[in-house]
Amino acid sequence: MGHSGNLQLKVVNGDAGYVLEDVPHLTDYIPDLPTYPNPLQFNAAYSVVKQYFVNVDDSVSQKIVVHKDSPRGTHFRRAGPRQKVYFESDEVHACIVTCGGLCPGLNTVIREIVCGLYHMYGVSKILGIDGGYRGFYSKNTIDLTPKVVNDIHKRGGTILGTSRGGHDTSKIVDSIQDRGINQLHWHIDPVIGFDKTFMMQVYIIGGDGTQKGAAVIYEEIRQRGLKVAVAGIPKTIDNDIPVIDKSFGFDTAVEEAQRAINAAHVEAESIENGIGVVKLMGRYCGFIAMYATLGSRDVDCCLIPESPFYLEGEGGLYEFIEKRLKENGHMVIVIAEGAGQDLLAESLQSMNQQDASGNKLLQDVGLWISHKIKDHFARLHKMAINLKYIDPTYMIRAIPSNASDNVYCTLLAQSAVHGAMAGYTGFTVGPVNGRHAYIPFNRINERQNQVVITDRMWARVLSSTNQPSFLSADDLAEFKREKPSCPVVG
Ligand SMILES: Nc1ncnc2c1ncn2[C@@H]1O[C@H](COP(=O)(O)OP(=O)(O)OP(=O)(O)O)[C@@H](O)[C@H]1O
Ligand SMILES: O=P(O)(O)OC[C@H]1O[C@](O)(CO)[C@@H](O)[C@@H]1O
Ligand SMILES: [Mg+2]
Repeated sequence: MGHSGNLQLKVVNGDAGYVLEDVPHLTDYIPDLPTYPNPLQFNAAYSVVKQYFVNVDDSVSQKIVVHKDSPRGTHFRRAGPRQKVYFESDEVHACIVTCGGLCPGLNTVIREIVCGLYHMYGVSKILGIDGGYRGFYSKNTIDLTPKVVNDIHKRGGTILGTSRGGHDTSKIVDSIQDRGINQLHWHIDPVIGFDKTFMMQVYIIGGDGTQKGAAVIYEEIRQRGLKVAVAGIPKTIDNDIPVIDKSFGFDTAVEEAQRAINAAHVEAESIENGIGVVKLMGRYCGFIAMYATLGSRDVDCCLIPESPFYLEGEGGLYEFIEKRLKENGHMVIVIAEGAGQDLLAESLQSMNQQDASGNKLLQDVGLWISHKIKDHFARLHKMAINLKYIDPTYMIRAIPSNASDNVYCTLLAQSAVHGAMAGYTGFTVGPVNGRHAYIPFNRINERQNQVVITDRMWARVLSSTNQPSFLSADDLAEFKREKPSCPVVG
């Protein structure tokens, strides 16, 4: 097997086209680090587990469907506890930060990092950073113990607070370094006598922007040669993080969206020519809209950013609405917030505003499309419609995670803790084909996950709603050429 020596990419090539896209380790830049036996082996709860420690050579395959002659392809290091750890439980300090938009499950992840560190590894010095990245240098911290976090998974939001913008790498790493130095511990080294050590673990929970921020923090820490492990836990209600199977809070969001869709359906079917319009989150991708549509079966039309649509003329949305109302007397439209933005920009003055993190601020497509539909049918005078618009987006985002997301959050948190304790750094954790893995930041940050409208999942939506695809044969051929097949969802 051969290593490629790039600082950013740690790639190992093996037999039969096996590729391991490995994550950095503290020993890559701090040689001769001492190791300690994993305290888990003395943990009564795990004593019965047959093969508790993960073999160092275990990896998770990114490609699950294989052809008999195809190369083995890309793999990631399998997550889980290692026999040896690189941090002493009573010396290490950990801190946790949450950044970006809210998402169900944030508090569960915080809770399980704290409980995992405390109960599995005996780490008790855990700080919560208040209010996102800028909290590192401008806000207070919260001491986190299992008692403090005991009930927080039952609440929505994040007990630590969050923010957009304010990522100042040097200030953040200065603050990490200062905290470490303030908490310095003296210990007796058998060779050099008294030595001062400073060791930390930083757990960063957030979406694509946050993981990009985590990657530059890791790089700076590495440049400064600090014994600080940086672990990212991917968070995004939109499910736009690539490589991992799905993001936490997504299932909860899809489930909660059913309530809005049900309400829209009840309203629509109770009145002549009733139309219910529901807007769901999804800035650049329509996963919530797509899964909520499939989960509901009451939806007549699902509009997502990845699938362009048009309003007027043959095959357009107005024609479809008229047809569906004539057939069924009512209909439900689900629209992702990022859908049809090109149409909005044409008809409204494009504002081109951004939030503090540089994300484009979107216009309200749900409100816009509701007005357009009402105007169209009012102009036609041939059909009186009754349209109700429901925007449940922030209500969905603010609820606590459901049971299955809680289990998922627990696994994410524990995998992150095992990885950091084992000395891995500069990684994001997440399930790849059902197995948790450590994924290098560059793989998470290189692109955003999107619905691939030439994949089967989107076809299932179209066949469930019986809506038009809004694509010409030429468009379809181009899509098939351009878009790579989505490796995960679908
Ligand atoms: N390219 C980047 N480099 C460094 N920091 C970044 C970068 N992009 C975003 N950040 C920082 O990451 C934090 C969160 O980013 P953002 O507001 O885009 O949310 P997010 O993590 O993408 O989550 P979501 O999209 O789910 O809301 C912000 O503090 C922002 O300053
Ligand atoms: O209004 P905010 O908090 O800036 O965030 C809204 C955005 O955040 C997200 O929920 C992603 O976290 C998007 O779906 C949405 O566009
Ligand atoms: Mg984002």
